Amino acid sequence: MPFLGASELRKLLKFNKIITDDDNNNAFNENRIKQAAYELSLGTQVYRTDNKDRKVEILSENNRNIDINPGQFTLLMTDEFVNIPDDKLAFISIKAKLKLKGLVNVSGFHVDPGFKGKLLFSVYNAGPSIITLETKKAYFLIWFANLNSSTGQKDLYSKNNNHHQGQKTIDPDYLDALKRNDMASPSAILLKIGEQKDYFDSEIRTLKNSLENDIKEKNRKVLNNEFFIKLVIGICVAIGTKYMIDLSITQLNVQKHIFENKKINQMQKQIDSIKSKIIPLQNTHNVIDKKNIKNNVTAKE
Ligand SMILES: Nc1ccn([C@H]2C[C@H](O)[C@@H](COP(=O)(O)OP(=O)(O)OP(=O)(O)O)O2)c(=O)n1
Repeated sequence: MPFLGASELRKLLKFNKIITDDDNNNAFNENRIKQAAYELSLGTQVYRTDNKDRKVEILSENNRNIDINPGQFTLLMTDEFVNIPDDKLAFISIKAKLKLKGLVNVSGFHVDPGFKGKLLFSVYNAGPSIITLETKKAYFLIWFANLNSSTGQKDLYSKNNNHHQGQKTIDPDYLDALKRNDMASPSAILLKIGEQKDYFDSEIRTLKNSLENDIKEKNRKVLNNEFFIKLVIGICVAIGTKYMIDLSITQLNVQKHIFENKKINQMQKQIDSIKSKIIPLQNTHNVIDKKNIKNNVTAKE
């Protein structure tokens, strides 16, 4: 089962409708022959497992690119139809430059004799980075091998016996199994853990800041209260001291008053005693005076 070399391949594809466009015209492009392979390009239909709408996406002139996120599974349909002759078997692959970025070709690697249709590649981004593809760019390779004999009608790939004959759009059947959710992959999980970590770090920072502010506010209030309490104590001490001083002065005044009263009483008593002695003396004096007056009268007479 020898593989076709470049010149045989060129001849085969140029003069037969093996690579065709949507209108069934020969789409062979001389520049797409690479060594013994022919390059096929990405068409307009793709489906990504992390596509929020869960629908096939249509690429166009204005929407040329598709980003395959790490850990995500994607269906990619070729732009070209391939029509495999009865005496050929083809092998397909994605280009090494994509594989080296981590894109794994999950789908099969052969195309049967008699197959007609666009090829549908399922790929998985096992790498750590987003892989971006562009519509109409060559990402796939196909090799043709001669079979020892032509395949008979009953063994040819056909619409009656096979599923993929004539495929030109992504069959919704394939989407159902992929629609569940985002695919989990170590790098995607790592990314999500990182995002969660960033989220929790920022939450912790916010909490820490708010706690620190609370503590500062409480400390400020405690300091204010302390100052207020000290002020009240100071005022109380001052009032108390003044009260004690006033009390002492009042007590002293009372004692002084009592002492003075006592003294006045004593003096009053002394005065009374002197008075009591003066009255008899006055009486005696009066008697003497009366006698003197009488004596004077007598003498005159
Ligand atoms: N990435 C691929 C691989 C294969 N095929 C097409 C070409 C093959 O000739 C055809 C059938 O391949 P398989 O036999 O591997 O697939 P199935 O078993 O699903 O298909 P069927 O039931 O039709 O045999 O699918 C395709 O479109 N895209």
